[in-house]
Amino acid sequence: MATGFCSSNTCLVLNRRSDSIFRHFPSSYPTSWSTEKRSSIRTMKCRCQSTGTDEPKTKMNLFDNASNLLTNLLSGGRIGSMPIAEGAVTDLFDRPLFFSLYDWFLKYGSVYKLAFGPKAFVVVSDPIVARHILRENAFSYDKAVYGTLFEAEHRSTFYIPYWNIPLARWIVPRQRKFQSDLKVINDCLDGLIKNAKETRQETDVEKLQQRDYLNLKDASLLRFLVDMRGVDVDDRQLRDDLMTMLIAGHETTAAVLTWAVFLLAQHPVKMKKAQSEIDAVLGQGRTTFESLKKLEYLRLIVVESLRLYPQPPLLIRRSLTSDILPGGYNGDKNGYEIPAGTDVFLSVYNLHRSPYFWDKPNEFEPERFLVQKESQGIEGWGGFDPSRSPGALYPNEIISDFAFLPFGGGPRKCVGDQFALMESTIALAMLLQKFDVELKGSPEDVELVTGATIHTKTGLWCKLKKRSNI
Ligand code: HEM
Repeated sequence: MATGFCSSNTCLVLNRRSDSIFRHFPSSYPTSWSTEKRSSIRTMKCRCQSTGTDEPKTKMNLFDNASNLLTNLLSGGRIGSMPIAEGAVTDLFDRPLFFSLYDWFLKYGSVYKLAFGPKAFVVVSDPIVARHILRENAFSYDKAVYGTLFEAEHRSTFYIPYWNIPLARWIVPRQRKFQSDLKVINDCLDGLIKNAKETRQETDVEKLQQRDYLNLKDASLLRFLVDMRGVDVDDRQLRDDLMTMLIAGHETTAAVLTWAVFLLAQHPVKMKKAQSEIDAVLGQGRTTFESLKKLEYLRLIVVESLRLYPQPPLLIRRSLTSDILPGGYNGDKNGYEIPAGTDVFLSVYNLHRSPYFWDKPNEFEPERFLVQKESQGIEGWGGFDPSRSPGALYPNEIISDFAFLPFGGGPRKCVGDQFALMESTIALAMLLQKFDVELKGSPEDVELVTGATIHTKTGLWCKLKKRSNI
């Protein structure tokens, strides 16, 4: 699950963007990079999902100026000496926030302050800084609650904090909608909890673990929690657990499968390669844990999809104490001081597409994970080394030293990562065993992404065709 902004309600326009960023840091390429690589980076045109122009269009109006003044007064002014991306709030409305964050990452570097609207944020796009926040100094940072994220996005980019005004939740339409959406979810979960409690069979964990869930009528995680916790179980606690699992397990896995199919539809050769692997390992049979181990290419497709389209693209933290963030790859060697209460956006999307840590960062190359990579002269980064996590079925943040973070890292890392990865691989194997996926129209038609759904200007974007061997 994800405590970050998910890609819901986002606009995806596959355009070529300019390489202006690379002109900003030409001297910062690692010395070990070959001249060829340096020049390929300089001339590279990213295919990130950006409507990017070289410079953000910044037409600040009176509200923006007042708002930025407020930002500085409230918190931003106290946030260290890092580069600042500032501008008009309206710049953020045209497209999803994390696309703009990518452009500013390329322009301002791995750690910068975002000063739009009434609140300032620190945006981090670097594995060394991510490792500091998520693992090395994890207990100095608090984690935002998933359910509030859309609201958080809105609140971070609105001129005044009107939601603090008494009665606003009843009067303002979007706040009313937020409350009513929450009620629908809560009512549904309360019904499930009531039912599970009425049919409770209290027992201890050991007996529960030995239970034959295949023959249980109502086998669910809720059933397990209620039976284990007994009469005193608190409804609210159960509801929170369920809400976490609901969002954690459903939206994220659906998204990675959607993106995997989207990418395969655009790369028929790679799809055929995956199908050959499935045919050789499974034939027309079902996947087992043993066969999953042999479906290497398919597993890499899943992780490469997560690299290009991490769900969530942002992790959010708030510093509980003052701290010094490392400068990261191209930042200040002395780091950046931040006060307690600073909100940090850790952009997984930027990390995963960083031209400093990945070759051809915007290309779909599942094979990339098979290649060990030295640190390339980047001080403080350990490179990509599978031997750091022996036996791992999938690449992770340890192998990549925090350059690959689809499940976060440190003590608050996703608890469902292995389950989600295996589930996604099996689902993809079952689909490709029987069907080819084909893109309808061109990728440029893809316009809007809503969670796991991809809409296009032309309607349906992808079709399934029964394979000839079926
Ligand atoms: C592809 C699927 C998934 C992705 C990409 C994903 C991603 C993430 C990420 C990035 C975090 C850390 C958020 C942060 O540090 O702020 C997280 C946390 C979490 N995930 Fe997942 N997740 C997935 C599937 C699942 C599944 C299937 C479950 C449960 C069955 C799950 C349960 C959780 C829970 C409970 C947390 C919170 C951990 C904590 O705060 O201590 N996730 N997930």
